[in-house]
Amino acid sequence: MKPYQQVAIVECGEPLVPIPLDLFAVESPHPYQLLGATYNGKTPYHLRQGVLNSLIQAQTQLQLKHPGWRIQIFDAYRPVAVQQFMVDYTFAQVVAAQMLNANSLIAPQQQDIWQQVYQIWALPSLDPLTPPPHSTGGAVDITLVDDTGKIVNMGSAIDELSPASHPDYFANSSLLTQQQYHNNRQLLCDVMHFAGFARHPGEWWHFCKGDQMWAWLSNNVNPASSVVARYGRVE
Ligand SMILES: C[C@@H](N)C(=O)N[C@H](C)C(=O)O
Ligand SMILES: [Zn+2]
Repeated sequence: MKPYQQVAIVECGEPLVPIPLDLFAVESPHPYQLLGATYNGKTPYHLRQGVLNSLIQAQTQLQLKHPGWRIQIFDAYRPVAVQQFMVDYTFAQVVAAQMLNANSLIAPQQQDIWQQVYQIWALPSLDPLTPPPHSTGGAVDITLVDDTGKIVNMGSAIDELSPASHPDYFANSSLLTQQQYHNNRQLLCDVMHFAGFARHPGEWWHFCKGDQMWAWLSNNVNPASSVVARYGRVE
């Protein structure tokens, strides 16, 4: 269990609403649907109402600094079945990258690979007390596009299983290009913080508001507080 999963959830009942896709840039086709994930009549382009309002606020803040720039949505609502699909898919990817055979892994190899997978993915838990962040409608994976529609270079791809996913990976680089990646990540983080989101400590692209991770991160910033999550899993 990850530490944030111990945070209590007091579900507020706010609806999951469609993201107005004309307001944002959108990764298309959706990356997990492209890999074969099935949504059974649901779509990933949903968020809790309050989270959507905050995402719009973040983009407005971005455009004050950079007119014409937009937030690009990579992923938002994710049913637990899709979380399971992506975890299994990533496990298979790591096995293939290491030229291993999934059917002949010994236990320590399996453990090592699962450990890598769960470094960036949440457990696909069906327990209502420990929902995967995206299954609550309170988490979103995003990047930025500039006023010409070009993706702003963050120095590594979303969902990359590598140290470069760490938000501060380029923070102390002496190379100008890498300093720019860091500045771009910081810009994204600043506008999201402005709108009340928290960033995943290990992923430059993952932001949350109202879920267990957000509450846990808020309490870390201010140890005197005991914020609880207001979003549990939504079906
Ligand atoms: C891996 C990335 N897409 C992601 O969303 N990670 C978080 C931790 C999750 O699985 O909820
Ligand atoms: Zn995410």
